[in-house]
Amino acid sequence: MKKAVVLMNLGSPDSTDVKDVKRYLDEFLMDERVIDKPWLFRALLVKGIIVPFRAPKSAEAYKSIWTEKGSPLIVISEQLGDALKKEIAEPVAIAMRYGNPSPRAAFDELVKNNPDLEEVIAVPMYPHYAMSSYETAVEYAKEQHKKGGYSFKLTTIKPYYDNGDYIHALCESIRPHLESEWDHILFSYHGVPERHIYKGDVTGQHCLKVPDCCDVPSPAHQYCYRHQCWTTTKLVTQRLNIPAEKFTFSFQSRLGRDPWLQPYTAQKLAELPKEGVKKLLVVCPAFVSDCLETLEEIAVEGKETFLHNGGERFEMIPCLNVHPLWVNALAKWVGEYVSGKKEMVLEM
Ligand SMILES: C=CC1=C(C)c2cc3[nH]c(cc4nc(cc5[nH]c(cc1n2)c(C)c5CCC(=O)O)C(CCC(=O)O)=C4C)c(C)c3C=C
Ligand SMILES: [Fe+2]
Ligand SMILES: [Fe+2]
Repeated sequence: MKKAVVLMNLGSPDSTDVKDVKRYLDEFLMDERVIDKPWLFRALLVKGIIVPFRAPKSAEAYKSIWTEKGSPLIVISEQLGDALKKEIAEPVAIAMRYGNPSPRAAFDELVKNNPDLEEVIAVPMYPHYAMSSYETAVEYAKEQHKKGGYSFKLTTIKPYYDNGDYIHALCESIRPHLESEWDHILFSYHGVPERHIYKGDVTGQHCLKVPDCCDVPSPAHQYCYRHQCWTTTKLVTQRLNIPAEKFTFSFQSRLGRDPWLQPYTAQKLAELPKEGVKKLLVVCPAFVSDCLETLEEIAVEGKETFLHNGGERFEMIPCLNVHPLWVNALAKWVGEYVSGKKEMVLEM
């Protein structure tokens, strides 16, 4: 049976022109899984306030990280696709939730080159489940698959925040940085509004309600972004023998005034030097590809905050990007599925 792989990432604007950034932010923030407010309220907020005010600033930020080949997130996704093609027999394409290339473009390209295609395995470039990342990417791919009337079946890889191969790749990408001088390591994850965590709690009474909710077993964990981020942090720090007093777990990129998951990264970056942390390592495991949020928000703005508040050394650990162990993990999951193992896939 002929199978293919689509790596699904978030997407970037087509260029750093304000009009392209506006179009991208509009598509992104009008997604009801990102800003989960009634359509009219969302439209007034996004089109009337957020996009006009944010786009010029975002365009400047994108300019500061843009490469000759385009947005780092897209370029790295393409490089990862190319690296994976060398390891597996199945064709590979990339697709973005917002902007280009769209899932339809990826599906059309695969069908054109493989008319006998019977199944596409979608691999979300998100280790953790969140309504605003993993869920929207998967649901959009399903919607586009249905709309396109394709004859192939669509299958999805599950969130892999605790998968041994993913954790191994992440640990080995961090390990060389532990050889430099450091006092503390910050695990900074993209944040989400607390409201999204309550919404995803299938028990209605666990997440952010029970003390130490992320460590207390619950069926809520299947859809709990905080639990999944915390589990990645625990597994990595245990495996790398990093004691509790040497690491911090935090959330970045808050948008708007609603409470988001805490502690906030920016606050921690300002506080840590005052607690005696002078040499800091930072890793962002919610992102598998470097992007605006790692290269600008953390590596530039975050570094400035840390140094301005008394920090002396700030070292950013790159995302997995095209790390050979990450490519191996993806190749292994695809290979296992192709040979009949269903562990890594969601049944749809
Ligand atoms: C890791 C997964 C992500 C989650 C969860 C997520 C939630 C989320 N994001 C916003 C708003 C913005 N995010 C922006 C950029 C951005 N977000 C992610 C990933 C997650 N977002 C990535 C990989 C990127 C970088 C894209 C790139 O091109 O490099 C932006 C745009 C940039 C900016 O203006 O700052 C916005 C806006 C919300 C509101 C949200 C949850 C509700
Ligand atoms: Fe985001
Ligand atoms: Fe939870």
